[in-house]
Amino acid sequence: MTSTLELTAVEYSYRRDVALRGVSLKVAPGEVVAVTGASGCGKSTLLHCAAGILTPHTGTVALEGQDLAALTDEQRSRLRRTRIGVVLQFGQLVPDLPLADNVALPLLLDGADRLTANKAALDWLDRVGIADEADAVPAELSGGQNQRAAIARALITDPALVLADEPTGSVDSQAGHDLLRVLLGATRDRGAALVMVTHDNVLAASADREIRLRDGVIQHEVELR
Ligand SMILES: Nc1ncnc2c1ncn2[C@@H]1O[C@H](COP(=O)(O)OP(=O)(O)OP(=O)(O)O)[C@@H](O)[C@H]1O
Repeated sequence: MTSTLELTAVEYSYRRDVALRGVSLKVAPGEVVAVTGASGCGKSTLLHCAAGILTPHTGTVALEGQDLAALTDEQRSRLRRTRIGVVLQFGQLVPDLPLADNVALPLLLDGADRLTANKAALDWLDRVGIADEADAVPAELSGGQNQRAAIARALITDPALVLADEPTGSVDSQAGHDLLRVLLGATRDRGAALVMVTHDNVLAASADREIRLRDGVIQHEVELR
């Protein structure tokens, strides 16, 4: 079976810091993987390499068998737009746009007509429990509501892979627990694979597998299911 995500011997350095020193990782379709480890061990860099935002200096990243480095910039952006959904710590919604437009954006960028995109956005807002907030802009809502919209926006294109960087990091523990339920429910429901970076042991325990990084290498892996 082709892995949804496959990293092979990935190395990445910033100007001064070596962030990843040869990380290999396969994520199966529908699998939920938690990436944990102390601050600065390379978790976000790993996620950014997986998303095609950073290009590894050595090693390869393949999405559904397709080596990202073998694509043109345009092909890579299209693949990222359609096959990968990203949820970051602070949602990263467009501040001036109502939630419904924020969530519809990936479909509109991919050429969907406005009516179809709006309908799908409203369905997704309903699914993540914030249908009543469709017309509000991000500043009018709580961190948890914004994160729900970010989850809806990440899932609306039916991606094969969802990448989440501290998705519950900006909200309190009860809201974080609810958000995790929404994120896991939505990804499992769609059969997408999920790779989430987290400091939170409760979050990590909900995954199928935990990958612990230390100083840019995988220190150990634990099968949880
Ligand atoms: N934009 C950057 N420029 C320079 N160095 C960076 C940059 N981003 C990360 N680093 C360095 O790379 C290493 C790995 O950082 P990374 O953010 O991937 O770790 P992390 O495990 O996600 O940390 P945290 O849990 O604190 O977010 C660290 O030494 C960090 O200082």
